[in-house]
Amino acid sequence: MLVYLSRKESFNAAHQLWVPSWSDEKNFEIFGKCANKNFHGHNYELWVTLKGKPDPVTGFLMDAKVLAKLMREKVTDILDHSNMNMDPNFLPEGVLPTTENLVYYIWQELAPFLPDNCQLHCVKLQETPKIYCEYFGE
Ligand SMILES: Nc1nc2c(c(=O)[nH]1)N=C([C@H](O)[C@H](O)COP(=O)(O)OP(=O)(O)OP(=O)(O)O)CN2
Repeated sequence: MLVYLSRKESFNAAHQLWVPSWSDEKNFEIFGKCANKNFHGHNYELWVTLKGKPDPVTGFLMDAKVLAKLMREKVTDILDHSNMNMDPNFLPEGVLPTTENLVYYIWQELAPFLPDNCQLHCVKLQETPKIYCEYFGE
């Protein structure tokens, strides 16, 4: 029996989408108001979905409270109330804090710490009520 377990955590953070080697004009042309030099913030919702076989005794794929603790320790406690361009986090130097880049690097943070009976299926990050990105590990 293969099941999918999802858990949501939240954080809010500031960022700016800006390529330093481009002119101001090009940055504003490509990123619009997301290039605002004084940054801007979002209330992010992070969904993590695991796939696997539940333990026959507990019926758990993974204790959802343990998954929440992992998501907080590895991701949301680090990003919450931060400036994702300037504060230390798991994004490599020079990688812009777009929704696409965040889901990829959040996956890298979580994957090594999951129990043997399950694997990461999807990391989904909702940036605004209208924008979300999903990563399935490919
Ligand atoms: N492919 C991506 N496109 C955009 C991203 C992203 O991460 N990946 N991010 C942004 C900005 O962060 C921007 O701040 C998004 O907010 P907003 O402009 O409010 O966008 P919405 O579409 O949700 O709202 P509208 O008011 O309808 O524009 C932009 N693009």
